[in-house]
Amino acid sequence: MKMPSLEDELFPSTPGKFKIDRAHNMNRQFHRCFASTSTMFLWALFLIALTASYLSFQSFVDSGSRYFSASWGGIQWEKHVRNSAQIHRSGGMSVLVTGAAGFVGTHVSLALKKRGDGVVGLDNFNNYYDPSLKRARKSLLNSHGILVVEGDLNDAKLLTKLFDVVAFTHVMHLAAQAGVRYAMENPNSYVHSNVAGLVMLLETCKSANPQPAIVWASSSSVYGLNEKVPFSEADRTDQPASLYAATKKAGEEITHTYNHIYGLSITGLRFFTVYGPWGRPDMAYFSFTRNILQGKPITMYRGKNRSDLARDFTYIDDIVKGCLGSLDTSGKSTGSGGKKRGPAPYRIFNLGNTSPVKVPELVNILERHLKVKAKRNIVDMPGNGDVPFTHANISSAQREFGYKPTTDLQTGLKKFVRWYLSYYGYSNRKGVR
Ligand SMILES: O=C(O)[C@H]1O[C@H](OP(=O)(O)OP(=O)(O)OC[C@H]2O[C@@H](n3ccc(=O)[nH]c3=O)[C@H](O)[C@@H]2O)[C@H](O)[C@@H](O)[C@@H]1O
Repeated sequence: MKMPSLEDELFPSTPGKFKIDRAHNMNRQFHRCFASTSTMFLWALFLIALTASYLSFQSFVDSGSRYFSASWGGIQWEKHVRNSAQIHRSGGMSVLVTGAAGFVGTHVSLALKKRGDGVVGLDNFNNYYDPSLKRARKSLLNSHGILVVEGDLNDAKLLTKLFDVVAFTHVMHLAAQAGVRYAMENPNSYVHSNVAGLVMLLETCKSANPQPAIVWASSSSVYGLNEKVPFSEADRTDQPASLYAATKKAGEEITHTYNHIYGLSITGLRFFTVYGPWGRPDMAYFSFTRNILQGKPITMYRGKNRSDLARDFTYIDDIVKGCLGSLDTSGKSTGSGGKKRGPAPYRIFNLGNTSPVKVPELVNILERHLKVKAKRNIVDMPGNGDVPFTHANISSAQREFGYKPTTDLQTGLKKFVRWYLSYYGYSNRKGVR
């Protein structure tokens, strides 16, 4: 038997086919070779095309997933924003509420929605205090048809987008880094939210067409070391005692500039130690309640010469009435597209209770409502930004929109304690009301 030659190996004969000569074989080899090269080339092209399409598909999927996983953006999201901003009463307003998952923001958003105004919330859900409380407030708002967009004031694209989607008539600006004493720990957060964030919001509002009217939260802390009692809007506010107060005072000056240059209608509200259900865990009435219930001591500060500190504690429902009154009387911004067309209102109001209560009395009331004795630890007020007392003169707000607080500390704390016990699951505990 003939051993297969290399040539035979290369060009195996096909049974039944005639034998080909060497030249023909070479020719065939060439054609085969060429054919296989072009096939390879085609395959290579095919693979390249496949790889390219795979890569572009991947990047589509990537950008798509980024797009869909972002907390804002997209057709469905815009629809939600529009729905939330929908006005359900004649002459109503559509309001962007910043800091909507905050204490005051939640209450104001609900009150606006209940009377038929459109509300879209914005909140960055930072962890200055327990974010789960903010999430719970957000759920409450959602259950009333209010969308809370998760995002930061410093996100220019988000702010612009919101104004592209909705022609907000008003902005209720409550987002801020709050807390007087925390400013020594984290000064940058105050600059980030209360200065840079505010400017970003004003930049967006001044360019919006139509421009919204802006009502925003200043603070009683701007009175700082002012000793003239009660505090009136015309009193000195150039002696802040904390960086927090300084950023709020800066906010008053910054908003004035935007009113002056761009015709934005501005109302600044100086809130006086607001308290109530769904409140802020960093505030004294809240942390005292927590400690008293847990049997832990509370630290009570006292001022010079062992004097008691006092605050014009103001109940949240009264503050909400003040916010709505301010929105209703804000007047219009006059500019459009960044151009001023005429003078616009610039207002500042105290929103307080007009009857300061000493901190030891606050603790007495809590003890009575909780039916638990507090373990008092009394220390001299550290030099950390605190002021000895606050006391609001509210005649301007009274004159302008009939502001009249009606809840005293005893009544307001009772409502707060009832909420606290229910929210934190103490309701069934014996001895605690
Ligand atoms: O009205 C305002 O402008 C400010 O009110 C509060 O600031 P503050 O009045 O200092 O409220 P708390 O922190 O609740 O303090 C209330 C009182 O309790 C005292 N306190 C606070 C904390 C503590 O551990 N012990 C204590 O005795 C404070 O010295 C103060 O006299 C808010 O925290 C600020 O965000 C707000 O801007």
